[in-house]
Amino acid sequence: MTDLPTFIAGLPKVELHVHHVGSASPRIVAELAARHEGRSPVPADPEALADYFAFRDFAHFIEVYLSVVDLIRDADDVWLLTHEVARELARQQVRYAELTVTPYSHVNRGIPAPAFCEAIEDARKRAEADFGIALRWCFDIPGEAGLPAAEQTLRIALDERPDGLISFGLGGPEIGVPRPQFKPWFDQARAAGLRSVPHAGETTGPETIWDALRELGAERIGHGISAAQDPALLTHLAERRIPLEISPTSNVRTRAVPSLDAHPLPLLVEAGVPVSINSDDPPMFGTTLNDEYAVAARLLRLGPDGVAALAREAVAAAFLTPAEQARITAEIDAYLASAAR
Ligand SMILES: O=c1[nH]cnc2c1ncn2[C@@H]1O[C@H](CO)[C@@H](O)[C@H]1O
Repeated sequence: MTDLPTFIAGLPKVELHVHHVGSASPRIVAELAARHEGRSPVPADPEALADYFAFRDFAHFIEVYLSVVDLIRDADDVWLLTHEVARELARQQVRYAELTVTPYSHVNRGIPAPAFCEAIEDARKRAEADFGIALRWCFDIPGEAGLPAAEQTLRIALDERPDGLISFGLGGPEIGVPRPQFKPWFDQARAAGLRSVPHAGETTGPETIWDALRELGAERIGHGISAAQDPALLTHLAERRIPLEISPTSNVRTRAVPSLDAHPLPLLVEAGVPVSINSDDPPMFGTTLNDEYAVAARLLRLGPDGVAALAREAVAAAFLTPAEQARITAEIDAYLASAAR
């Protein structure tokens, strides 16, 4: 048996909670910064960028995140970012990823919705051909922009309806952004066949998760780590098989939890709550999906069998058809068997 990091690197995976702009690598950020001559506070130098991606608190993280969004000025930038994100996911043996994009933020910066959707769709199809990876879109509402953003995000989702669009989310800060107000837009999105995957319980308590479940019809929860504070919620999530999309390093770097050793992942797993392991905004948090699997293996004391089980659990939580799930799960099983020889 190879060492665990090598095993993880070759393990077929899916990723369910990873942000489009949040996945811009230092090379892509530098390329985008160079394209739009230095009016941006985002450093082009990778060293300086690593220091720039250090966050005082969650609000500061969102501020930095939006400064990178500002670098994306036209459809060519959107295409470049999307295709490069797919390349990096495929390098980590990701077969399928549900990428969270925020059309409102880009349309608000002058990229017309049809051009934005055409760019992500063309990059998605090219990535499937170039790298063999299947991408799907979650369109999320940037919560800090409130109900106008909800309206425009839904409009773009329903008017443009790109082929890869499968889900509807809610990101940004939770503090001061109560979930129930977004119910009308989630009702319409779900009525149109989009799956509901809001962030909740990342920087606020279990009641935000209850709201996401009861008011927004959440089928999965982005982060949801504060469920650990509410035994009734843990039981509910476990019994209803409602998965949490866990991104351990993200929670430490945004100061949602004080350290990896304090992360509630072991408690959530112990309570029988389904989880997927994700990277959220990997370059911003100095991590990769493979690194996050290694973190989860350490916190959960897993070997190859346990890590393969985590990968299967993410496949089970993915909005794939049963046949597609079976295909990826069979790949995971075959890989585990070959690694054991
Ligand atoms: O970990 C996260 N939590 C919440 N929002 C996030 C996270 N990572 C990226 N975003 C993104 O922050 C923007 C806010 O306008 C949204 O685009 C949201 O998708």
